[in-house]
Amino acid sequence: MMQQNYEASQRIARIAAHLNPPTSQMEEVNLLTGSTCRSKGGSSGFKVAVLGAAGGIGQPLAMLLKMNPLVSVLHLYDVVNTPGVTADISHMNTGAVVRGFLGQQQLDSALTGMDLVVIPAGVPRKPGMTRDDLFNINAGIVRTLCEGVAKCCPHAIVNLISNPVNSTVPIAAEVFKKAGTFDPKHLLGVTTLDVVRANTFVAEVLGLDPREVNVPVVGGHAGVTILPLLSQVKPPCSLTSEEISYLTDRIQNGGTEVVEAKAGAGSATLSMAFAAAKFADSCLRGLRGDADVVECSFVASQVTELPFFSSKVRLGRNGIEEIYSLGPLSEYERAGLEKAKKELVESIQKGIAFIKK
Ligand SMILES: NC(=O)C1=CN([C@@H]2O[C@H](COP(=O)(O)OP(=O)(O)OC[C@H]3O[C@@H](n4cnc5c(N)ncnc54)[C@H](O)[C@@H]3O)[C@@H](O)[C@H]2O)C=CC1
Ligand SMILES: O=C([O-])CC(=O)C(=O)O
Repeated sequence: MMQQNYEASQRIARIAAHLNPPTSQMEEVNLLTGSTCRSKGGSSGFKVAVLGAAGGIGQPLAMLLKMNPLVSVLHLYDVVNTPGVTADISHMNTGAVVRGFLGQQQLDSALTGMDLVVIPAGVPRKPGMTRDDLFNINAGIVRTLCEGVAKCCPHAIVNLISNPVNSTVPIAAEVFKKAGTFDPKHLLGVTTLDVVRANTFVAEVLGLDPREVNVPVVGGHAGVTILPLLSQVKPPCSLTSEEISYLTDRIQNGGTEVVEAKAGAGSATLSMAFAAAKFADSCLRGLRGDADVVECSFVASQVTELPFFSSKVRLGRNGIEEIYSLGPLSEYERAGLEKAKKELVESIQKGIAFIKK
């Protein structure tokens, strides 16, 4: 009886320590609770970190990842507000153990042992801005976070969301090269939202269920670099030239549509969290060994003469297992490809130069 009481009081003390962690001890307390009195997800499944987890994308993304049965451990890192987000999400009775990490001094702990690192850290656009206008702030943030990845989980798969993706992916690659850890199969720029939008808008025009439509979107993730291949829509369909021009324009400007509707309160967060959760799930299913997991992503590539390009990739146990060529393009798409490459080459160079300078 005395022994039972003692064990019960120890359990309660551990829970109380978890609920009121002094900020400076957050990491230790969370590690303690994670290993002793939290849900039992830790033994199988993957360890995933979200960097920028308290943000507009980070919070709903963290929630969706907590709901993913493939995730056994979920680390939430940000420079603000992770104690609240972590406490909130940790009450969901799903399998993943959730731990919060606050501030740069806890970055290493957030990253150590991770299989997948998803990065939505950085500032979003306001009306009138291009994604490239975010470069000056977000380039430095991505560099610091990727230095952490190179040091603490050099074999992790990285899903990079922070804009401008056309430059931040080359920045990440250069950081990893400098650290001697670059594996092109492990670095993926997240362009899934372009595919999600394309599927939705094409389904609207064709009167189909958006879940049944699949539109490859290639190139990059900004304006004319977003190139939907409407000649390759599945299920096969025929679109008029007016429909193609309307859809291409709407898909390329989907982000701006949301930025303007939010009128200064940021850019897409909820649809982006949905897209990022879908993409992360595909990466994890690939790591698990599932067959035929294919997504579009902005990756180091030889599909064109550019060093990075977005196209369909097959995901597997090693990350990117195969990069598919673009397939037959319509004349309209070939012209779009030339425009996309012209802008992409500069954005890629800008990212590389930021680290090499
Ligand atoms: N790839 C894509 O398709 C999309 C990309 N984005 C981009 O995602 C980024 C984030 O967007 P939101 O979540 O809406 O912004 P937000 O401002 O709501 O959240 C960003 C979070 O990053 C955190 N942060 C800032 N510096 C950090 C650092 N050094 N380490 C860790 N965390 C840090 C902030 O504290 C904040 O919680 C933006 O750059 C945005 O342009 C947005 C939508 C789609
Ligand atoms: O438009 C933005 O700034 C955010 C983004 O990348 C998107 O929604 O596609």
